Formats: sequence, structure tokens, C-alpha cells
Amino acid sequence: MSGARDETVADAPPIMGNVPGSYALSVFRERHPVLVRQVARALPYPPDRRRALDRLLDEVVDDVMEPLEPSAYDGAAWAEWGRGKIGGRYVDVPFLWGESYFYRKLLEATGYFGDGPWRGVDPFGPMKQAELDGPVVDGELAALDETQTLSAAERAEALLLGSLWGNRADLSFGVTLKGDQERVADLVVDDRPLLWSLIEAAAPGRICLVADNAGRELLPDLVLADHLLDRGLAAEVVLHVKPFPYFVSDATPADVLACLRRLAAAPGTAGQAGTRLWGAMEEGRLSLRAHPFACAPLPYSEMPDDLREEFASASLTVMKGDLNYRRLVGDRMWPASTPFAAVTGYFPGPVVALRTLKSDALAGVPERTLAELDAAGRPRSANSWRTGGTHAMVQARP
Ligand SMILES: O=P(O)(O)OC[C@@]1(O)O[C@H](CO)[C@@H](O)[C@@H]1O
Repeated sequence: MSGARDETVADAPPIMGNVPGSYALSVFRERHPVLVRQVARALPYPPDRRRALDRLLDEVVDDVMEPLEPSAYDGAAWAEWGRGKIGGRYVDVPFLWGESYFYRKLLEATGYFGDGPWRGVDPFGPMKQAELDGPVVDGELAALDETQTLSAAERAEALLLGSLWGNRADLSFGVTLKGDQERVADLVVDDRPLLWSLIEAAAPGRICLVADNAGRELLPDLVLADHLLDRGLAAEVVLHVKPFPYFVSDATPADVLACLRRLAAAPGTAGQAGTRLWGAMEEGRLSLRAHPFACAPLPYSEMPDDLREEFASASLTVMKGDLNYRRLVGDRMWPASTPFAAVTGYFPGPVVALRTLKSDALAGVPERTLAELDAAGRPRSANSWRTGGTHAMVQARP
């Protein structure tokens, strides 16, 4: 395993939560306490679980990372990852690390990994299910019928954009988001032509689709996967999801199955895609991975060998969403014009990021675009386009 990046680029400092006024600080100070309270209300947890959730609320408000219980199945891994960190403040460790630990502590509090009856109960399940069962999803699935009138190329673009903008539908982001934000159609980086040429050059290849959120993001991801399989652009799509609930709405295997059932039961174009995907999964052309590293507090540069081999043998890896982007570029404060190819040079194969911008991690943006976006962002905040989920990018590295 190698964590090496392109040596022409000096490592930038990791994004930290202890920077006054930063987006990361607001996540720890505002989002996490709200989330613990929401989780506590979402299910009728018994007294011992409620007390554990109250303790977690104190922990995040007081900003002290308490250790996991000695019986934690992954205690040794966290003790290793957390050497010199646990006992300190959430905001004083890298943002990615602190957030990851917070979600692990939340699962401990709800008894997700315990021996009792709450084992395996997704604390975010009620939020995910409300979204999946809701009328917005009905409308989005019905809208797929309109793609039937498009040319093949237009349809491919529409499905790609559906998957890209699906990343706005992120329930963790919605926890503290005020109002509906506008969507800026011009992409901050638009490597779509390179993306299609990579897919076509290797067709029918093996594409790893590293999913992000369940529900309103995973549905269009699945529809895109169906397009790739159905059009002979991919012989196999390997869908990578999280092994357990994470960052509120991140997709787990159970969420994939719920989405497949939702799609297959839908009328029209969505239902046809759902039926094909169902068959593709039975035949092994659509398969699932839920590697433990998907919930590790580490960047992809530190991925284990088996995962590295998996990505190395794919014709293309598509990374969905903000968190995967952060992990791909190391969640560091790169000067935003640092070449994407340089910060992802360690990645073992061609990679494309499809992401709406919801955190400060950013690379590969031309200086001119940066200046224009910063100028347009004022007076609200020069940085809001980087974190508000209003902007999106498709970034590819062959
Ligand atoms: O990966 P996703 O769902 O696109 O985004 C995850 C996210 O909402 O969580 C983090 C803050 O909690 C941010 O990086 C980002 O905004």
C-alpha cells in the first residue's frame, strides 16, 4: 500500500474544525448537537440508550472525544487510529477524523453494535424511509419518462446530471440547512467529455460506482448504472456502499435493496430500469461491496491493499458525493487550483468525481473560475459557493 501523491505537490494542511468561522467548526458546533437530538426523537429508545444519547450530547457540546466502550468490536482499530487524539477535542483533530468518530459514537449510543435488541437498527432509518416513501421521489421517478423522447446522447447526459445533482439530497446536510438553495447549472469543473471517453474507450468495462447517499441520490445512481449496463457501456457495475449507517443518509446494503424495490415497483421508465437492475444483480452484473474502509476516518490514499486492487482492476471508478471527494483529495486545504491529477496521482486507476460542493476540500479549479466565483459570491460570503451545495463538478483523471 502506498499513500504517495504526486511529488511535485507539497502536502497541504488537513482541514480542521478549530478554525474560527470555518465550515468545519459549524458542523461540530451546530450540526452534531442537532443530529443527536433528532436521532433521540426518531425512535422510542429505552432508558439505557437514552442515557447514552444524553452522554453523547454532553460529549459533543463539551467537545471532548470520550473513548469507545472496552467491548467495542472495532476498539483496537479506533485505538490505533485515535492514538493521541481520543480524550482531546473534536475540533482539534482533522475534520474527517472527528466527524467519522462522531458517527461511530452515535452508533454506539443507539446500541447498533451491541448485543441487545437495538443491534442493527439504523438510527437514521426513519429519516431515510420518510424520504424514500415521499411524494418527491414519486415525482422524480415519474420524470424519468421524459428521457424517452431524448436522443441517446441527450439521455446519457440527463442521467449523468441526475446522478450528479442527486448529491444535493443529503440528509446530513439538510439538518442545518436553511431554506432551499438555488442550483447553479454551470459546473465549476466540467470533465464530462473525458468521463464519457474513458467509459467508451474501455467499454464494456468494469465500473466501480462508489455511492454516497441513499434515497434521492442512490435512485439516480442506480438509473445511471442501468444505463451503463443496458447500453453495453459496462459489462459489470460494482456498487460500493457503507457497511453501516454513516453521515446520516449514506447508503448501506439495506438502502440499496430498498431503492431497488422502490424502482422495480415504480410505473414506466423507472420500473423498467428497476426490473433490469434486479435481474442484473441476480446475474452478478450489478454487485455490492460494503468494505469496512468505507467508514474509516482516513483518506483513500491510505486504503488497504484489497480495496486498492479492486479499484486498480476497474476500468473506471466513479466517486459520488462530497465525503468521497474529501477522502479522494485527502481533505486538505489545497490551493484550489492545485491540479486534480496531482492530488489523486496515488489512485490506482482512472477516477471521476461527481460532487456537489459542500465542504472546503477543493482542487483542480482554474484560477479564473475561482476569481469569478468568489466575486459572484460576495457580499454573502466569498466561500459560500464552496460549501452551500449550490455548485457541482465533474472531475476526471485518466
Ligand atoms: O458526502 P455528502 O453526502 O455529499 O456530503 C457530506 C456532508 O454533508 O457532510 C459533511 C459535513 O458533515 C460535508 O463534507 C458534506 O457537506
